[in-house]
Amino acid sequence: MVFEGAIFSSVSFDKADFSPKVLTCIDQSGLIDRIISVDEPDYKSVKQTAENLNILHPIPKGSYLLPGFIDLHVHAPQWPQAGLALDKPLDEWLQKYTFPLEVKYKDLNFAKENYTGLVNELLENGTTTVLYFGSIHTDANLVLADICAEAGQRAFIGKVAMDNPTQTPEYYRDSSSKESLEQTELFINRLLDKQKKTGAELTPVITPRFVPSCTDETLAGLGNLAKKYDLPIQSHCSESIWEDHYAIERFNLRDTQVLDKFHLLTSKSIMAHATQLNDSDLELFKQRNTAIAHCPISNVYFGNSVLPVKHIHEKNINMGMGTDISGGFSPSIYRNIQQSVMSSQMLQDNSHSDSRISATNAFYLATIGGAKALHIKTGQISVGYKADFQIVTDQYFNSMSNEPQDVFERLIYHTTKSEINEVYVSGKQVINRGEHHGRK
Ligand SMILES: O=c1[nH]c(=O)c2nc[nH]c2[nH]1
Repeated sequence: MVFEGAIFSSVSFDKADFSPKVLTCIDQSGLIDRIISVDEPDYKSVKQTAENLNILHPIPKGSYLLPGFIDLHVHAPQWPQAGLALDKPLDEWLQKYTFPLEVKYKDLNFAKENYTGLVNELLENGTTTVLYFGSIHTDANLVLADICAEAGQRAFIGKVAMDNPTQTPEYYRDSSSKESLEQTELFINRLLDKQKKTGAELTPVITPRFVPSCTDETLAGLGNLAKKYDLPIQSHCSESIWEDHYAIERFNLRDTQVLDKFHLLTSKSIMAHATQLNDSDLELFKQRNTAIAHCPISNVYFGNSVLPVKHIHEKNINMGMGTDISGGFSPSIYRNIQQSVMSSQMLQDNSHSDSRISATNAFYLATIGGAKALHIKTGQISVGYKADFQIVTDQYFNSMSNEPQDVFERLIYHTTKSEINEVYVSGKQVINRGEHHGRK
């Protein structure tokens, strides 16, 4: 496949590149093979060959090729309550709304119906790679994996481990630490097997829900499993004042130190929220090369403060973007990019200096930042990277300035799923909203 048209792609925290007209050539394995600009001598011949082979895909004027987004934090079973039930603080919200919903995934039909809706919704929003929390149910998590494989979405999936009887209800917890670890290992092996047999881009993830939900034995066992299988780890860290106080009361340590004590802060760890980290926590994140999933919408509800993205970036700690369905109500990474910029402006107005971030900075988190956190070669339109794309239409192309920076900001602030016409994962089309005509 050869795409002909304009590209926006992040190159660094402060810079997104614009190429007005290029050929983006994808090889058989779904990687970007070449990017040819109009002034290169073989532009015309490559285009002609692609046309003859019927593999030329012209991107209409007013539409743009962007990297697919990476969502670093989704609670898959919470999809049916996205936008509901955000009236309580985190600890009460979990008990009152969230655990009663998650337990329903024991029913695999319920799981299939809701996971199918979620995976399609995320793809339609331009999200090509997702780091999912499943539920405690091994079989339902495998249903999620099948749906992702079928839909063509790259998925990192964790069986949620939670067995602490003082913080989780009897109706929704692993019955013991032994059970929690055995089911986690079973899920890892089943998923690795599926991945081997089908070639689908599926990776198991070690997933302690968060420190309060797990016993010491489970935290320690999960640290060992992560090492044994060399796997990514996901959890929540210092998400709220309540969570931070809990760690101090139980361990006389900060939340970050507890995770580290159990070998859960590694270069393959991705910790959601992190709004309460202090400078010594950040130093530990840096030493361990642990990444943060920034969930700006959810943080408004549960985070008790705004993540200081600029400050953390300056400390050389990697961050990606997460919707946090359903602590965050929107499945759109665009909507979260917008919120991250808005929240950073408010942080500045609340006496932090130089905390504002730009759309360019947030776009970096949603693409390159996420890819780095997961150690995968995607998130940018560059040679050798996976061909994960979205083709997006600028609604105001006819009416306003088409300077690249203006178009870029319009795309970031105005794109909804109606403007995302096609989505590709590893060169394979996964969404096609039908014949689209570029400008409206
Ligand atoms: O936003 C959140 N959603 C959850 O499901 C959760 N569990 C622990 N901490 C959490 N935070």
